[in-house]
Amino acid sequence: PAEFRLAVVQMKVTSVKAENLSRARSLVKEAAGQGAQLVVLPECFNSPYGTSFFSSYAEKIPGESTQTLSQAAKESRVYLVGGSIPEEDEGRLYNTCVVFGPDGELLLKHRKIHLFDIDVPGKIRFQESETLSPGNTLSMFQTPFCQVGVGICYDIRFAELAQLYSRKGAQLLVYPGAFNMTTGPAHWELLQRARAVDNQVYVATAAPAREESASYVSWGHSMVVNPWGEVVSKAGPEEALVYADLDLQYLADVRRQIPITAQRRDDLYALTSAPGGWSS
Ligand SMILES: O=C(O)CCC(=O)C(=O)O
Repeated sequence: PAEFRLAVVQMKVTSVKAENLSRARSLVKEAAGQGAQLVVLPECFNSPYGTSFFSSYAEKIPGESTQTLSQAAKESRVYLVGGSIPEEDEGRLYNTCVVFGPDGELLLKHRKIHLFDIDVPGKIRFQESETLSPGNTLSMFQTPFCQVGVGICYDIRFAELAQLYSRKGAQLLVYPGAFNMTTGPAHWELLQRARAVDNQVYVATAAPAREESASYVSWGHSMVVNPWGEVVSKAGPEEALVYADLDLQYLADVRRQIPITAQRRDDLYALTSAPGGWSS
């Protein structure tokens, strides 16, 4: 099919994990009820976002949260990009996105490869690397609609990752993310539109809803951008489901009209991934 419906879930995340899990599950069901075939949850959807929370909310995979995601995908018959959760494996913590298919089977596990370590004086200092370890693989999965490349939040700042996914055939890039009140207004939409127009792909992000009393305040504004670089649907700061009908014929039209893929000067430059850098 040339068209399919995507939903991004900008959900309210609380400090109660069980509440977050049941909320995610019911929002996935609601999205499926509106015809969504691929659903994306936010970064850190089962836990508040912050280095002081990761170790107490962390789980093994499989574990309670990923089992809930698998059930949610299966009962709603959707491809589910399960946002991210703090994952514990052999004494290390990761920020991990797990993807399930409509039968509830695990398709992919992406550990955030670029950790969010920034220091903007007077505004925000955040050091994910104080508690998390980075993943070491690039992650794409296949659906009957299109191929999908996966990154988590800060991963979107790295144009190379999006380029590698796109050259390998991805037509959609999804980034569960949680930008903040400093970098959100400055860069969130710009980065998505940049990744979309550079690679002539759809880009979708899902953020936690804004919660002013949280220690880390999410910017919100989950959105979907088309291969022309236009924002086609967008949430405000509050909890919301955002829908977009992705049209692969439109994507092909854009690529034909502005044929940058065929015009690249491969004789002058190259982009390569490390051998063994791909998860599958
Ligand atoms: O890149 C940014 O400005 C925000 C990134 C972020 O919040 C994250 O990686 O979780």
